[in-house]
Amino acid sequence: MKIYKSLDDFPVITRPVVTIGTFDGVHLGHQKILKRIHKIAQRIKGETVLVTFWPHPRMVLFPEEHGVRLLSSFDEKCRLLASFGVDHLVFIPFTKDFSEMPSEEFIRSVLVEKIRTKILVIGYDHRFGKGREGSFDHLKARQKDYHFELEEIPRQDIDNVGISSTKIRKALESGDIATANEFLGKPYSLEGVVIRGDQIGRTLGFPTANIKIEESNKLIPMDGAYLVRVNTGSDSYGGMLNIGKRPTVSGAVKNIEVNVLNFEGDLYGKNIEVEFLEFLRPEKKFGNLEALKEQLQKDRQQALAYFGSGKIKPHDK
Ligand SMILES: Cc1cc2nc3c(=O)[nH]c(=O)nc-3n(C[C@H](O)[C@H](O)[C@H](O)COP(=O)(O)O)c2cc1C
Ligand SMILES: Nc1ncnc2c1ncn2[C@@H]1O[C@H](COP(=O)(O)OP(=O)(O)O)[C@@H](O)[C@H]1O
Repeated sequence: MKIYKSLDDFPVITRPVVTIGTFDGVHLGHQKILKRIHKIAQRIKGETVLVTFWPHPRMVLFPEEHGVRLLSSFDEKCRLLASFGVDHLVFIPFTKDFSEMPSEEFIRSVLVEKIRTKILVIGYDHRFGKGREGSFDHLKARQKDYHFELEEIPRQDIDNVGISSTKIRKALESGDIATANEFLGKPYSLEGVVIRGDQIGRTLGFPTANIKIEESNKLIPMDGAYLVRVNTGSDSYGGMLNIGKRPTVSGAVKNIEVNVLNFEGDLYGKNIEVEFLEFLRPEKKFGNLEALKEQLQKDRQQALAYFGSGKIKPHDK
């Protein structure tokens, strides 16, 4: 997959089959569209193009709304889209100025002149351009002038799935990993570098790798303990992860930390990915470290029962 951070770099390609959207999370609904463009491209021996925006339009249009929580960081989105067969991924830098572009101009300058769209595939409810004025009907009316074919993803194909990035965000914020993963079609994940913590973990017999997330807008699931798959790049392990302020040790800031099962070694400075598999329990304040340790032992028993012992197989991506 080729990635373009500006439209200026977009080359002339063979029979572009194009779709547009933010595609945050690349969930099952998005995957349907990606499969559709892939199939059309195979049929007409063309190449697939996804036109997306960065930063997320809501972050630019409503900067006072601090609540935009992303399901996928820039890098995660690139990796996911590549795995679904996108050949060309175009990031249009989303600015206030760009958001003022009338939909007619967007179609002409971006879809027709730059990308030379052969077939455009969009959802029945997709809106684009200034004030969200552009729509499928609008494109249909002007189709002859633009010389591209249009394919609509019908209402039933989108609504029947009942999936939206908003529903996935709500599920994750309430610890409902099962629903989030079902809608995503894969486990929700976080990635980041392992940083130093207070070094209490090792004294409890439960060293924990503290993960620093690079993308500050990435959605962090509800506080609590989870079963996760830990991917170090070369290997995958089962793990138990905690999100929260660690009230037992009077932690001040929210931490994300994972105890990797059947692992010994140094993870400081390494980049790791954690995939959320199950919610274990809410975070609690224990009377003392001994009580916390007892709980962690119980958590470990549950984790071992879930994963079995030893290395586990990485998730099929
Ligand atoms: C699976 C798991 C569950 C945890 N649950 C709690 C909890 O319920 N309450 C709490 O105060 N800390 C909890 N912790 C956090 C511990 O307090 C933490 O691992 C310890 O403070 C070590 O911190 P350090 O990595 O900075 O040394 C949990 C940690 C893990 C790995
Ligand atoms: N099984 C393990 N799970 C997590 N980290 C481990 C494990 N074994 C060793 N480590 C190492 O120990 C560190 C965590 O130890 P800990 O005492 O909790 O210190 P810190 O407070 O700095 O996280 C990890 O960052 C990692 O480098």
